[in-house]
Amino acid sequence: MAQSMTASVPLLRLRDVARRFDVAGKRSATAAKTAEKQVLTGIDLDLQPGEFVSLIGPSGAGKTTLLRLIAGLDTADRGERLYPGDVAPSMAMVFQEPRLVPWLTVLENLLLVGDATLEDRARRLLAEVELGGNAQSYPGQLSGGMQRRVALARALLVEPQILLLDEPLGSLDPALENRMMQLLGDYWQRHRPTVLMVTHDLHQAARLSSRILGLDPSLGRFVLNETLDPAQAGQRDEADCKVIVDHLLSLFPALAADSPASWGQG
Ligand SMILES: Nc1ncnc2c1ncn2[C@@H]1O[C@H](COP(=O)(O)OP(=O)(O)OP(=O)(O)O)[C@@H](O)[C@H]1O
Repeated sequence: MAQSMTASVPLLRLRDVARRFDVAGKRSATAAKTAEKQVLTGIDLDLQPGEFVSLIGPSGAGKTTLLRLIAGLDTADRGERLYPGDVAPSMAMVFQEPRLVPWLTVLENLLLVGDATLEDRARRLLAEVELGGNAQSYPGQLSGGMQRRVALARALLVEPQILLLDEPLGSLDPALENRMMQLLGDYWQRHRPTVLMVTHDLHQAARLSSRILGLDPSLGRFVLNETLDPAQAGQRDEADCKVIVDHLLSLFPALAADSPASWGQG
């Protein structure tokens, strides 16, 4: 399954990154007690230029937390975030919800992150996400799936070196999910941005990725790091995807249920 990859300088390196949150505990009559939940315990990650990495793990495993730490939207309690190339890479994040400005048109929502000189490119990207005819629509006139595609185009507009995607294909109907996978896969093969995509869906990960990372909720770190042939990423047919999904399930059967049960060996 694993393929050799050319070694290059990672865009981003995490070493022993940990994050815990306060959670409200039971309140007594005299004092409020708080407990802590350790979410990430020791994350090591090298993100190489041009990779498409899928991050899988059950709900609550800490996938969004990790994306937010990478994006600089949150701060780790421990560990290091390093830029081995000495320059912080540019990043854009697509959140689970589209976060569009309702009183701006689709085109204006894109140009929020750039300026008018990017209008031609913004229109091209809208065409790439099959929204060429919706530049002047308002977000409220679009379906949820269309709004997500606007959010994706907006993130792509600034040509980030690292694209962080939080469940970009979640809750879409199967036909649209398939079209979006095709679109994302084609875009990645053409432009080769570095992508880190959170997904619950093993099939999406298998079809799109050049590497799959699995985050174990009980250990708070990766227990799966599978490198796949990058030439096939985004283009894999159903048969190849099934081989990969079966392989992942043979390593961690609990993945099938998306259950919070421990998948690792502890
Ligand atoms: N700001 C916060 N304050 C308190 N707890 C938090 C905070 N952010 C996340 N958590 C907790 O950390 C854990 C991991 O959350 P996170 O959203 O990263 O998981 P996830 O793997 O992305 O889940 P999902 O797949 O459901 O989106 C959860 O138990 C969540 O409740």
